[in-house]
Amino acid sequence: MEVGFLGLGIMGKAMAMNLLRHGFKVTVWNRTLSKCEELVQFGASVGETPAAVVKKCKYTIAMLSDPSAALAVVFNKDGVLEQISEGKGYIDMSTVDADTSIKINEAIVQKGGVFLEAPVSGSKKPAEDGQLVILAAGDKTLYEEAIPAFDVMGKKSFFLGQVGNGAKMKLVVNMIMGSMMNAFSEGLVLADRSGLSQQILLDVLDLGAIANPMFKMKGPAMIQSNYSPAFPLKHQQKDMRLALALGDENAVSMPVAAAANEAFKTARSLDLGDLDFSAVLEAVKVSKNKA
Ligand SMILES: NC(=O)C1=CN([C@@H]2O[C@H](COP(=O)(O)OP(=O)(O)OC[C@H]3O[C@@H](n4cnc5c(N)ncnc54)[C@H](OP(=O)(O)O)[C@@H]3O)[C@@H](O)[C@H]2O)C=CC1
Ligand SMILES: O=CC(=O)O
Repeated sequence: MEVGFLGLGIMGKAMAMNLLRHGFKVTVWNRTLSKCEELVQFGASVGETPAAVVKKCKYTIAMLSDPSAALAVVFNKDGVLEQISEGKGYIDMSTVDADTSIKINEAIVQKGGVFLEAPVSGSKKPAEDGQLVILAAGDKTLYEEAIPAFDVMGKKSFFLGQVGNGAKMKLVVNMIMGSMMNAFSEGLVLADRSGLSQQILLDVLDLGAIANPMFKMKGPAMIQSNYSPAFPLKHQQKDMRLALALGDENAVSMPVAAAANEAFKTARSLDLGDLDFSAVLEAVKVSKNKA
């Protein structure tokens, strides 16, 4: 199966690499074209523009930072829209809001193509290990055709119906994750300032009812102030912002998520946006400094 892949950031690079490892023919494009070189060493071809990739491939996957990037790659000059046509499918796996997905879907369909949104749950390591959870919605036939690729990139795929439902599910999940990360950070600071061992706190948490892979994986690095990026904080804050907008639309009050969003914003203002989202711990530390 020949696929195009647009966007070789932390996630896209790992996902495209998995496709290559499993025998897919992959043509890649990235805004910073030099990032394609590593994939070329593993057998990828390079398209000079998103349009060139779509022209060459029946299916094209995108994994881009945010709504403005997702829209730019489709609508800008040399974008996806210039070459999408009947018989071609476009699958956007970026985390965006439902409105962005709907706009992209309408434009693709108008040109005769088909569209699937398929954001993923799971970070750098699950992407490398092909263990993502895929939250697809849109064209059902395209979903079924994409299953061989999804099976390589993920451990489970859900089909959630009409375009927008995948984006919404992803935002709900990440709203919960961002809120949990804030509570966890406050707990680490509270333990430390109360004279308790943070490592023992991690051990206690891991043995109880709120044990979870995120605390287990991120906790030890956090207590060493190591925030090497797996999921960049700027993207988690984008997800909180988009989830809060979804809450607005549906009149759902989310004070916990709103407070977490403020902490992520504070972290961004401290220039921590490119670090892992667990670096919100540094913002929590600052806000809890004694007068
Ligand atoms: N990292 C994670 O753990 C997870 C991330 N996600 C989501 O996946 C998506 C990608 O995340 P991740 O790989 O971590 O992000 P990165 O920041 O590592 O990569 C972002 C990618 O988007 C490209 N990009 C940004 N702006 C534009 C633009 N205007 N036009 C074209 N390309 C652009 C970048 O290109 P360039 O290299 O030129 O900057 C890069 O390829 C995001 O939506 C994120 O929320 C979902 C699950 C987990
Ligand atoms: O979107 C981030 C993730 O870990 O999932």
